[in-house]
Amino acid sequence: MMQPPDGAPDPTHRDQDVEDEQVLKPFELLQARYLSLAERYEWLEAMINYVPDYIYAKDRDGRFLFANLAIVLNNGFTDVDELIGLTDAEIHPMADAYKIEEVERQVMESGKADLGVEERRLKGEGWLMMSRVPLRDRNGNIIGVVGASRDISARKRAEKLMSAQTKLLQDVARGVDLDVFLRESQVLLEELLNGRCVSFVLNGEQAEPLAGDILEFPIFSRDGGRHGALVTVQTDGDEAGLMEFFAGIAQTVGIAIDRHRDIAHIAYLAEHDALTGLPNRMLLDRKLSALLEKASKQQRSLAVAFVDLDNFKLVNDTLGHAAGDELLMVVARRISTHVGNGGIVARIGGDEFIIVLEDPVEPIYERLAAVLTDISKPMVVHGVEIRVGCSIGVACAMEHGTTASELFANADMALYRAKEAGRNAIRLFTPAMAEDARNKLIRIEELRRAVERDEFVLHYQPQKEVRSGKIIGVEALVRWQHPVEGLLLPGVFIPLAEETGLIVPLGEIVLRKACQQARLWQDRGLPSLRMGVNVSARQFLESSLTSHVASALQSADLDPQWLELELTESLIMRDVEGAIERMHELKELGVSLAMDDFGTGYSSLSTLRRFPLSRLKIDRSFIADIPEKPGDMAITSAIVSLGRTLDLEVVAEGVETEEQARFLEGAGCELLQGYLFARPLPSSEIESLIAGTVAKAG
Ligand SMILES: Nc1nc2c(ncn2[C@@H]2O[C@@H]3COP(=O)(O)O[C@H]4[C@@H](O)[C@H](n5cnc6c(=O)[nH]c(N)nc65)O[C@@H]4COP(=O)(O)O[C@H]3[C@H]2O)c(=O)[nH]1
Repeated sequence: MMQPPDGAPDPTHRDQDVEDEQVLKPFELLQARYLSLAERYEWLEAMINYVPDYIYAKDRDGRFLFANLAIVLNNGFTDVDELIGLTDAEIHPMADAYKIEEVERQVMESGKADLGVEERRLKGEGWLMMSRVPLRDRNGNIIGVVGASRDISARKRAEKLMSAQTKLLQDVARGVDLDVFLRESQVLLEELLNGRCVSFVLNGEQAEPLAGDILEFPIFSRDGGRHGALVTVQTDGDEAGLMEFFAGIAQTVGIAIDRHRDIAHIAYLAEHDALTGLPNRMLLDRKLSALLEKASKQQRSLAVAFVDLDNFKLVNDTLGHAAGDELLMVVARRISTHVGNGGIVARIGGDEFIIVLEDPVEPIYERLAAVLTDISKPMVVHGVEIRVGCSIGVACAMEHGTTASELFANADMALYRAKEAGRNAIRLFTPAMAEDARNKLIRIEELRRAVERDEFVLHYQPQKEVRSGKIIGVEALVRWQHPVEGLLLPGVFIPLAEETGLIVPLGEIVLRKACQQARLWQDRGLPSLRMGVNVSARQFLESSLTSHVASALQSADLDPQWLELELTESLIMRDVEGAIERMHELKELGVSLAMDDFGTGYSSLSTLRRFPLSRLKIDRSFIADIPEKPGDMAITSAIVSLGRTLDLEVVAEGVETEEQARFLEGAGCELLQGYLFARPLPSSEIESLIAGTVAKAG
């Protein structure tokens, strides 16, 4: 605490005052309470000598009238008297003195204070904040200047450190490349710290040897791990603020490294398949474009192969998605091992892979055949040993396309053909495939128009009852009255209609026409015939099927007992429970149900029992080779007796010869259908046929 000058009363000593007041006279009291001028000067001098700021007063000629101890010592004097009367020119270099005089002259001339100006120190390192005010006499005349300044070096340094920190954070936010960031940060810090050595030693790197004691500030990752350390040499003046600054910079570098890794990870994810780690379509496109350019310049060969797993869906559906994922990873590994560095393997969808083979030494076909064999080897997934086959379609650069998209489209087309060929096959693209694909597109468009314009007619194939010899039913078979090509059979367009979904509106057309025809024959007085209508898989899955059937019956005003829906065995067996539910819905309308193509699926006696069926139709493939194939005869007899056991009527399809008819009659088959009796016929011919049989019977 500051002490009053020697001999001066202590103004804070209040107890003493009270005592004095009692004994001293008023004048003496006054004298004792207020200091003399000399004492006041001494007091002031003592006060300003205690403050660390620099305080001085000068006359109009710039001579020191007064200066506090801080100034005296800073200018190399020991006593204030040595300074009094001197000008700046006598203690500073000319240029500095001129600058000071200039500012002070301006303050004296303008009478305006010059406050808070930041200036570099004239002596030594650092910064001062200067304020100068005019010095006035009692009458207000300016007789000099009073100056006060404060050392703000610490604050200036803190500001510089802070702005360095801010710049680094901004660089992190801008996503500056990590190497650039580290290099620039090091340069910035060394500049800021007057050349002091600072380095970032990241994990796995060797630190450069530094002379002296080392300070290490760990660089942590977001999750608490350690990326490395900020390393610097220890110096004497290392105050707490600077330590905090280093720790802050180390933290910023940690954020920069985390961010850099995040960006790299995001970039990786954007171009790779998360499950297998293989390149995805995006990366493949990029790499393939570069390879194509190289291949065309250097006249090298390049093949693009589409690989699609057969029955992958079955594994997913039966063993679950986790097993499906495991299978994909095994397949990805197997393909990658084969392709090695001589190509690219990418996963582009569920079970679809693309292989790019660059300049293959071995012929492409052989390499892909090896891939196919390897994929098909057994593998254990979730404890179950399974095998998956695959189909491969290939297109070659230059020969089958010059751009990635051309090659992809052509390889895809070849893949389609490989699948058509019965799976586990490899097909090389041929221009004929493109032609077929184009034709298919045209056909689909024509079919769409045909559905809109209703270019379909129904032919009817009679079913003869063995017992009575009468025609008791017909099967409605659709034909397309093509405007150019004439009458087309269903084999040409039904699969396409199935594939495109057009089978749903087409099926509705058939249902309506068939119901109307059945009703018309009844109205014309023909004996009532059961009308069989085929229902395709796609139609059967549509939830609207039941309402479509109900509506067709209603608008034709046909009793439901005369309508029979023919469902194929393979369609029912795809989802037994769902099929049973749908069959009951239909059954409730009053229609009957027949199982078509029986013997080609795998229904067991126990499942058959649960289906609300009225009839089984033996597939014509079993009839075709009677009597040449005794096995087929045995199967046919077995189906007939199965029907009897289950109380189902059995219809044999595709009966072409008398011999077949006799065998079926002998086996106990109730109904026969086939070219032997009639081909599918237009409605008018059916009418004459029935009229003929009725007349014959009469
Ligand atoms: N070789 C030989 N063939 C015979 C004999 N008797 C009949 N056929 C043929 O066998 C097919 C019987 O129909 P499907 O098995 O239901 O097989 C049908 C059916 O699956 C489908 N189809 C026909 N019309 C429709 C329809 O309206 N809707 C749906 N979804 N499919 C239909 O098209 C398939 C083929 O129909 P079509 O070409 O009319 O061929 C008919 C018929 O002409 C014979 O003695 N020998």
